[in-house]
Amino acid sequence: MEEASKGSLSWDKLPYKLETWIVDALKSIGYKNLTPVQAAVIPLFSMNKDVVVEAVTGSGKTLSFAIPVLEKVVKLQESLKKGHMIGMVISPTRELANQINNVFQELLKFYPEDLVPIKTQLLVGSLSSVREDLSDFLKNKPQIIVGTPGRILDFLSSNSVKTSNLEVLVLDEADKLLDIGFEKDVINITKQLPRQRRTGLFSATISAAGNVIFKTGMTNPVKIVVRNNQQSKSIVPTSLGLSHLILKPEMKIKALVDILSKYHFKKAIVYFSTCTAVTYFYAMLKSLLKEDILDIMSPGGLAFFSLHGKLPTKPRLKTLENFTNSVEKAILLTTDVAARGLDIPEVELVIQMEPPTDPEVFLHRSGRTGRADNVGRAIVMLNEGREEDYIDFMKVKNVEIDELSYRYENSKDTKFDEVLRDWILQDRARHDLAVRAYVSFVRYYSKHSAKSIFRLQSLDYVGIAKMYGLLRLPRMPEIRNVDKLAHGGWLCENFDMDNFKYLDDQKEKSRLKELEELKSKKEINNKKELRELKELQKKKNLSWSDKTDQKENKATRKEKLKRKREAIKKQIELNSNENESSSDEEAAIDWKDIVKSNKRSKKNNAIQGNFDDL
Ligand SMILES: Nc1ncnc2c1ncn2[C@@H]1O[C@H](COP(=O)(O)OP(=O)(O)OP(=O)(O)O)[C@@H](O)[C@H]1O
Repeated sequence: MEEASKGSLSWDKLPYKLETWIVDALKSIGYKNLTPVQAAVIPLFSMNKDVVVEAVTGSGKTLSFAIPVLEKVVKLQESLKKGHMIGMVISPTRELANQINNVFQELLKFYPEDLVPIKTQLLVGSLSSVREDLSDFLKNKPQIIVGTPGRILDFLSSNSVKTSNLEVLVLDEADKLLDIGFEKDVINITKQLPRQRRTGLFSATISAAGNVIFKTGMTNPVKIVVRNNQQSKSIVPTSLGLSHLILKPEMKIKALVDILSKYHFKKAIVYFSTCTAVTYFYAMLKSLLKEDILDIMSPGGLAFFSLHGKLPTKPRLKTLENFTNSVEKAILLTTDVAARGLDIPEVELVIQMEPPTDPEVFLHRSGRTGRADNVGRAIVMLNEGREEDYIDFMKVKNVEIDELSYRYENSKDTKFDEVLRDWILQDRARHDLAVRAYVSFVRYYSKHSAKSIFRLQSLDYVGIAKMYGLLRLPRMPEIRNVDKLAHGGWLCENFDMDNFKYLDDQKEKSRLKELEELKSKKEINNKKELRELKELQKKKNLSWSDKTDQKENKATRKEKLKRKREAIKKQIELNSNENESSSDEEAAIDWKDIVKSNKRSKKNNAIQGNFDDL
């Protein structure tokens, strides 16, 4: 691999002449010069070089592959039969694929109408069926395909799709595409493409892909690394300020609301760990907006948006469009589905409620702001205790995260807790969701790759439960021991769960029914238990009385024996008196012998008696 030098120059100064309509498009969009990564990549990738490109977020990598792909199509399409694709761009998310497709469309608006039209097709899951995709493909005959790995692979399995003339393949966010989740699909796609093609891999963190990149079938690729400046090792754009905030978990939502109130921004993105957390906090923040607790109201209004991978594609794309076009101050709550590649103008603030499980993603999330030389701030919240080490951990990776100059001081602090508790108590479904979000967070936490920092054993389970507004810690293996500590897991006093209602009538009815069933089951069980207990007691009593009988027998026997002994004693005394020889030795005659002799005499008397009776 060779290193290419970077530079910045005007479109007309490239070592070869760009298509005039492309230059027109760029100038009309307002891009006077190439960005450094474009200056380094376009000449090489347009000519016959495979490239591996690592350049900071928001540095213009999309155009650095979109222009060469378009140029290839222009050059080849006259000589090709219709229905043969020439370029393919793969992206890890549907949103990003859609965005890349839009970049092509923007440029193609300037494509001369009198030439054979250049078309693109978006291939992402759940937007349309594979069959519909195929019929669109056969009807429109696009030369460029942009999509996500799974759908592209399904699409390629049809015999009607011809790839034999494919000239150029791009993997955007290549490290993600070559990561475990996608690697198999991506490699399978590359196997169906001609070997004699150009391949370009692009990402802000390409080094993370390691040696897997060679599986993509590149030949002697050029590695292009674009840093902020030649001296700096930093892989963070200079226009992007990174800050951290160390706090107790229960303070996180309060701090979030406070920061959103105090900071000036047009658009902000807030990252949560899981889809459930996004759903839950979106509902919470939206309702807090109605209370006098969020001071973030801007004159033009305020809008919250939620986006995560469990939503269907159409609403996902719509949400993103609405957020992008929002004229109100807008806040997008999301997961890592929106971490990479998304280019939304006016995002001036990014907040990560916790660091991502993969350190590379930290840069991608942060990089949704501070793009293309626009100033932006990205804040990451860290839990007090062990997570402070994350700052040094990232420093080793050439990512400096400063301390945020911010102190939580909010006169509405107590009101916040009350409002939050009231909001949860209004509907049991909210608490259910909070519990699910909490559980999924704990699972998420266990997946951190930096295990020495993010240890489940050191997690403040109670603090996090408070952050989620839980009334009681859920029963889960991870928190077995904490459960014992926190008064049976309760985080509030004297709460009657049986009277905690669902707002939804139907749900509440079925809850009450279940509760009744449970109660009567319990009653039956209690009765059964009582019966069993009585029976057991009876058995115990029985054996107890048996024992008493035995005891009694023993006592009577003892008593009888005692009486016998006394009788014998008397007899001995009597005998000695009769014989007029009284000595201790005689008195000490073994009573057993006396008993025996007595018995014998009694026997003899009886025999006698019997004889007398005859
Ligand atoms: N030559 C240029 N002049 C000015 N702005 C440009 C130029 N090229 C691209 N941009 C703008 O830069 C922004 C970022 O571009 P792009 O999305 O391609 O970045 P990226 O490097 O792919 O970032 P990421 O790593 O986050 O995916 C976009 O808003 C784009 O419009």
